[in-house]
Amino acid sequence: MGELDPTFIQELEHRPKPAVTEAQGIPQIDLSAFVTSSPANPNAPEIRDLVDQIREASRDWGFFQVINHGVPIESRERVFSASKRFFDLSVEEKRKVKRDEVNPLGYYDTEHTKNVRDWKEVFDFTVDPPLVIPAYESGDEETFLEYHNQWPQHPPELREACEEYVKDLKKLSYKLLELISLSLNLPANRLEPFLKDQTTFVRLNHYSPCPAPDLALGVGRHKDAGALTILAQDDVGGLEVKRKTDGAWIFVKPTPNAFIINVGDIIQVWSNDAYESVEHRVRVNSTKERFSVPFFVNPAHYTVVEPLAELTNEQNPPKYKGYNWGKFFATRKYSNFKKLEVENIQIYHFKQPDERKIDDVVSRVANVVI
Ligand SMILES: O=C(O)CCC(=O)C(=O)O
Ligand SMILES: [Fe+2]
Repeated sequence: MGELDPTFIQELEHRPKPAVTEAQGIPQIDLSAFVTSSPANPNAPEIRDLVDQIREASRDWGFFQVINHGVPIESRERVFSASKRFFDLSVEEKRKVKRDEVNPLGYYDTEHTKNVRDWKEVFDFTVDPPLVIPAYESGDEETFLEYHNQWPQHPPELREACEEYVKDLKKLSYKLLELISLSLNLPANRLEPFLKDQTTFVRLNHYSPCPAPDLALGVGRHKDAGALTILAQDDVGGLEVKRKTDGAWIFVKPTPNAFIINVGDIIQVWSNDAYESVEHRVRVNSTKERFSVPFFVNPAHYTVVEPLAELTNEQNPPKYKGYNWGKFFATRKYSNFKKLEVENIQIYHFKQPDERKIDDVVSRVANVVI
């Protein structure tokens, strides 16, 4: 692609500015105190300190990086090298495992965020196959479809590398949810039951060099729709986070072997807006390809997502009506697949009428991807 296909071109106001703002950056949190002492004593001073850091980062940024997280470096490197070998294959070969309008799992290079095409190709797989979600727009509440991972023949090591990685990342996701529960003054295991029959999935992202990085984005601005995202990125960099204080796009400088964590829409709803799912996007560049691997932590399809009863009261009534995660997920999966004329489904649509009025001005413009 020498000339940029017009489907990739962002509106003027969303194009990345040539200057990158690194600023102070998102907080970095050392998890060693929590990783080594399991189950952790929430009253131990080092755990209280860690929980305070998680609370501040989730509240002020919606994003943080973790180091000393317990995931072996080899596990992550195996996934990155198998991912590179997969994306190096010809498009014909990759399309042998392509996703389509029905099965959301597999390879594709046509994702749209906010109706503009992303400069990327991806491979999605679920962590607990089969993935069970309602049939899209069947109009029938009872119809569910089961999707299986589509593993490619080449490279042969991709499947095992990914399955081993999932085991490590699941452990990390449980630890992070414990810390987030404690940070909301809830018992450590409060969120764990939501991970029974989880619809968590992993995405291998590949951003190839782009001839016009000032016009396109690897992923357009969006919020993550699930509970939590645990992202591994290589050393090229490209992720930018919208700083809550002033709306500036802040470049997330790659830290070797760290994971970038962000609170998704579901935690925003569970916490009744104490924490906010923050917009982010990915810039591309004209010389280097980039790889990243987000692990999207999602609950079971039958989960009704609503503010947790312990976090609401008369003074702080629930800001959202409950919504069914499976239907939300299926709708979003379908609408990201191709350009649609309608607005994507968002948690905004489930805000209580009064809250919705207040938020009208601020959040109408936000978009969410899964
Ligand atoms: O590649 C990245 O750094 C982030 C990707 C992302 O935000 C997403 O896939 O939701
Ligand atoms: Fe994202």
